[in-house]
Amino acid sequence: MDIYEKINELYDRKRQIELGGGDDRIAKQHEKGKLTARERIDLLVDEGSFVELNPFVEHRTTDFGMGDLAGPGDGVVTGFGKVNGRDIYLFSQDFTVFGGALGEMHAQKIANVMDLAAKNGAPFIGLNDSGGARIQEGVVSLDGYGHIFYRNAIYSGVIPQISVIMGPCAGGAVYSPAITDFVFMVDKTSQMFITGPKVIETVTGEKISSEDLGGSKVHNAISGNAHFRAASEQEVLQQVRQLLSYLPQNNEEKAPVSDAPDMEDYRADLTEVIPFDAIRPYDVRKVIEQVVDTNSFLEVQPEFARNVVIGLARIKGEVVGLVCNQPKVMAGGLDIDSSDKASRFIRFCDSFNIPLITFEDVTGFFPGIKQEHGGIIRHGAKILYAYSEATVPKITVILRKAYGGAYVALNSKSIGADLVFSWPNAEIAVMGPQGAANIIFSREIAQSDNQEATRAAKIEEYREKFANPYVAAARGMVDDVIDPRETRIKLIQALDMMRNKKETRPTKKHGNIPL
Ligand SMILES: CCC(=O)SCCNC(=O)CCNC(=O)[C@H](O)C(C)(C)COP(=O)(O)OP(=O)(O)OC[C@H]1O[C@@H](n2cnc3c(N)ncnc32)[C@H](O)[C@@H]1OP(=O)(O)O
Repeated sequence: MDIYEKINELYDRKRQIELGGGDDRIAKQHEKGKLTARERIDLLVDEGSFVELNPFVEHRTTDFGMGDLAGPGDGVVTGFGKVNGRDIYLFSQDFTVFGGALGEMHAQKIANVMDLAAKNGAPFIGLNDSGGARIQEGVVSLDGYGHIFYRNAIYSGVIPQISVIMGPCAGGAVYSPAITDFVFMVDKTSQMFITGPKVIETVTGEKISSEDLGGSKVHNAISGNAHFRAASEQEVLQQVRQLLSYLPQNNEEKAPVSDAPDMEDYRADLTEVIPFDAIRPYDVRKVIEQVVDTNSFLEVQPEFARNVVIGLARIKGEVVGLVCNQPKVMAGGLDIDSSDKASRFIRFCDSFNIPLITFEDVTGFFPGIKQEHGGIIRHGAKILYAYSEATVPKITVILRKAYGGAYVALNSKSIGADLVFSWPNAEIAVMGPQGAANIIFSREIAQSDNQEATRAAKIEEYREKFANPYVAAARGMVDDVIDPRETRIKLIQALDMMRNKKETRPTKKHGNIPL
C-alpha cells in the first residue's frame, strides 16, 4: 500500500462516518421534518468554516449486543467553525446513530469541545436531538451527563452558551440546556420534559401529548424554559446567528460595535408614544423602537411574562441590554415570572459586559394571594440583587410611574444605578395618589360632609406634592429630568461617558442570590 492508497482509505472511512446511521435512518429523519446533524451545522456556520474533531471516536460497550453495532462518531458531531466571521464551538447530536443517545464517548466528545471553547474564549452551541441517556450503557451514560452539566455550570458567565432543541430532549438531559444562557426550540419537532407523557399518566393519571407537555410553545410562553422559537430548523439556526451578532466572545471582551445608523438622534415622536393620562396603557416597544438604532431590537422571551420586555439592541452601534416594564400587560406590574425573567437577563448582561438600560413605568409588585404564596418576596428580591451586583454601566429612564418597592428594585440610584433620568410627566412615590390619599387622609375623608370631593382634593394634593420627578431630583435620586425627545441623545452621551467604567465589589467566593 502506498501513501495515496492510505489517503484514499482515510477518505473512505470519513465518508462512511458522514453517513451516520445510514440512508434509511437519514430518510426517516427527513420524513419527520428534521435535518441531519451535519446539515444543521452547514446552516449554522459560515460556509466552509467547520472543522470536525474526533470523528473516529466509537463507543466501547459490549452489553446488550452493542459490541456488534458500529455507531459512527458515537452519535454526535463536534468541532469548531465561524459565525459572522467569529469563532464558535459546537456539538450536533446525530439522531440517526442510536437515536443520538448519550453514552460515555459521546459525552467525552462534548466535554472536550466545551473545554476548548472555554480555553479559547468563544461561544459554545449545542444542537440537541437525542433519546437521552444511552440505556445500554447504564450509569456510565449518567456520569457522562454529569461531566457536561459541570462544564455548563463552571463555564457559565465565562463564554456564552446556547442550546438549540431540535428533537427530543428528555429526562436529566434537559438540565444542560437549562443551565445555558439561551434556549431555542423548533415548533412541532422539539420537546423538553423531565418525564414523558407515559410516565406522567402512570404516576398521576394525567393525559397529555408530548407537544402539549413540553413543546416549543409551552416552554416559550408558559414555563419560561426557552427564549426563542421558530417555525423551521432553517429559521432557528438563522436566529442563533443573529443572537451571536450581539454577543461578545467571552467575559473579558466587549460586544462587537456596529456602524452607527443614519438616523436622527432627536426623536420628535417620543412625546406621542406615551398617553399623558397616567392610567392608560401603551406598548413600551414603541418607546424602544424610537430610542435604539433602527431595527436593532432583538426581544428575548417575547412570549413569557409579557409584563416585562427584555432584549438586546444597539444604540449608536453599541450593544445594550434593555429591561422595560410593559404597561400594556398587567399595567406593567412585577410578578414572580417577570422577576425571574428580568433578573436572569440582567445577570447575563452583567456577565458579558453589556450595559443595562431600564425603561421604568411600574405600579409596583403585583398584589395577590397566589403571588405571595408563590414566593414573590424571594423572586422579587432577585431583581434587587441582580441590579445591585451588576457592575456594567446601569442607566434608568423613568417614563411615567415609579412606585414603591418596584421603584427601588428597578435600578434606582440607591441600589447602584449610575444614572437615573426621568421624563417630566413621571410620578415617583411610595404608591399611587389614590391609594396614598385614602390611607393618610382617611380621617379627613370620613369626617367630611362631601367625602368624594374631599377625596378628590386630597388625591390632587398628594399628586402635586409627590407624584412628580422633582422631589426625587431635588435629593439627587434622579440625575436629571429630561425632554422625552432627547432620550436617545442622553443615552448616547451616558454610554460614551461610561465607556471605561470600572467598579469593584468586596472579594468573596460568590454571593447567594435568592433562588
Ligand atoms: C439523564 C437521564 C436520562 O436521560 S433519562 C431518559 C432516557 N431516555 C428515554 O427515556 C427516552 C427513550 N427513547 C424514546 O422514548 C424514543 O426513542 C424517542 C426519544 C421519543 C424517539 O422516538 P422515535 O422518534 O420514534 O425514535 P425511535 O424510538 O425509533 O428511536 C430511534 C433509535 O434510537 C434508539 N434510542 C432512542 N432512545 C435511546 C436511548 N435512550 N438509548 C439507546 N437507544 C435509544 C432506538 O432504540 C432506535 O434505535 P434503532 O434505530 O431502532 O436501532
